[in-house]
Amino acid sequence: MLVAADVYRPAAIDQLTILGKKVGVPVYSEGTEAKPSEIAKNGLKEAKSKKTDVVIVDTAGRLQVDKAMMNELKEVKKAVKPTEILLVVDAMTGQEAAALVGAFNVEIGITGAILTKLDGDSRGGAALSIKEVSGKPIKFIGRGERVEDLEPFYPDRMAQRILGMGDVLSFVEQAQQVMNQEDAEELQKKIMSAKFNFNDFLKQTKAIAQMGSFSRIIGMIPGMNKVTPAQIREAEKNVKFMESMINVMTAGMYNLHS
Ligand SMILES: Nc1nc2c(ncn2[C@@H]2O[C@H](COP(=O)(O)OP(=O)(O)OP(=O)(O)O)[C@@H](O)[C@H]2O)c(=O)[nH]1
Repeated sequence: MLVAADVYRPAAIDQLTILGKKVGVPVYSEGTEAKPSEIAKNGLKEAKSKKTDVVIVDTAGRLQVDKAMMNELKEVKKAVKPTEILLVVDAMTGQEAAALVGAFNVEIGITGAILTKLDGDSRGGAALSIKEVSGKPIKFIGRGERVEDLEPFYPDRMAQRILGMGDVLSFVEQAQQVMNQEDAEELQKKIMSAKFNFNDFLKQTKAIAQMGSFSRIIGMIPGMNKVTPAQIREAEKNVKFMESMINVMTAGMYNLHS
């Protein structure tokens, strides 16, 4: 169950409700008038009555650390006694992220961090500092806006990324998820015998799109970290254009070569 305890950002509750619907998880909310610690406590009670295993309480985020927020978080912690307290930090803020994790760890006592926006320009050097500053592990990383883009954190893969060596293991794993071995062999045969048509091309681009955003895929390929975000955006636009062109063709047109 998800519990909406961010009462400050007006859209936060709606955002969580939409997310809950999308992933098929109930969302507990009490609007914006109640106290976050009360909402968290009532949410937990509701979850227990429904025999729910996992409860995630979404609390408010701020760019700056302030005393009132820390006190509020302490109250939430006291009210629900969570097994995990995870701080979400944006990798784009660089070393700021590490300082934030340090401050939260001293004040609240977190159990780990979630490092998001690793699909952006940052290589993720903050990952090193987070562990150094707080001694707390990174448990998940975010590589895009979709639910599937939130992944468990693997230190060795992150080290390769920081060194600019890509992340071939994640790349292979994700490619396997969107395409099975038989399809891949079939495709290889078609390419070898020059029978690869627009239909196959479309299938390929759709499979790649399922692996995540272009920037995320490119970031995993060794040596590709020099491609700029502008170049990626341009490539994405071109692929969409090609897809539309193929979609308006008739079957006879794209089968000309097969
Ligand atoms: N590209 C990218 N966008 C992300 C990632 N994680 C979150 N976002 C986007 O960043 C925006 C803010 O994310 P939220 O989940 O609303 O952030 P939040 O931490 O709940 O915000 P507060 O709690 O109000 O601080 C949304 O548009 C997300 O889709 C990520 O890993 N990569």
